[in-house]
Amino acid sequence: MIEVEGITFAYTPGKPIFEDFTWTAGRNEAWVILGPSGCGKSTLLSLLAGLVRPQRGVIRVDGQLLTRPRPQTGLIIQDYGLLPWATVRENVRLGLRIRNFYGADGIHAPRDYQPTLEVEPWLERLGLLSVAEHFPGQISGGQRQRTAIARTLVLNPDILLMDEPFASLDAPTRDSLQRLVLDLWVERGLTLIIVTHVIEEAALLGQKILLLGHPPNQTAHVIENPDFLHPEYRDSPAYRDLCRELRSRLEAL
Ligand SMILES: Nc1ncnc2c1ncn2[C@@H]1O[C@H](COP(=O)(O)OP(=O)(O)OP(=O)(O)O)[C@@H](O)[C@H]1O
Repeated sequence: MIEVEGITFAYTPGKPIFEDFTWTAGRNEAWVILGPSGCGKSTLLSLLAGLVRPQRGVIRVDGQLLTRPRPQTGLIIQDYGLLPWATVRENVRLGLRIRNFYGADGIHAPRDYQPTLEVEPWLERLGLLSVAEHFPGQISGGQRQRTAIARTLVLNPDILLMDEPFASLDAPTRDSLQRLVLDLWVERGLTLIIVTHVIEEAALLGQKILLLGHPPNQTAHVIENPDFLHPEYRDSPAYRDLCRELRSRLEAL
């Protein structure tokens, strides 16, 4: 459970991106944060990741005050953040190596952390075994994104935050990765929060959709999308109606 309680956050004094903003995401829910460029989507993700702190108000995760990044939260940033000089396998192993270095101290790794977590099954699950010895510059955008996902899931996160994860992918690659992320959400019981500015993507991936508008954001506008996993959903009138509704709600914000 993620509780955002009355937060105010500004990069520049007097120009808040969020002002007395309250929002709650339940455990195992799949959320999309949708809004136009510059509305504060990435900022909210950074706040949820504990990378920046609000000037007022608090964020709690499972009842614990969020004061720094927590090891159980996985964050996949735009452009994947892979090390260009490390192979796919080394990139996927990276988080584990860092965790093993610090040990199960409850800060860098959860106290019940198992240092034997496996890299190879994730390389296989994400279709990366054949490129495991390649460097990021030698693989496709979809494979780079899969590597970033594998690197995060190896650490067994309970919350997965993704910033525009499908933005630079071609349509078939995007479709298959969207399906993969939803499968992993179901399999792993993750709380999933995906940032996008694409209305159609929000309607396909969001069990719940948080709409942000031009700052300051003061109210959490939430739209429920309970049928989003239905196999026929993409071709249904409900999907088209939701896209229309999202478009007009965004224009009104
Ligand atoms: N580190 C920073 N310092 C100052 N201003 C920032 C910083 N990061 C973002 N901003 C500003 O804060 C506002 C919100 O930015 P943010 O990146 O959260 O928006 P966004 O909705 O994710 O946009 P996009 O879809 O273009 O990525 C923008 O006006 C941006 O210019």
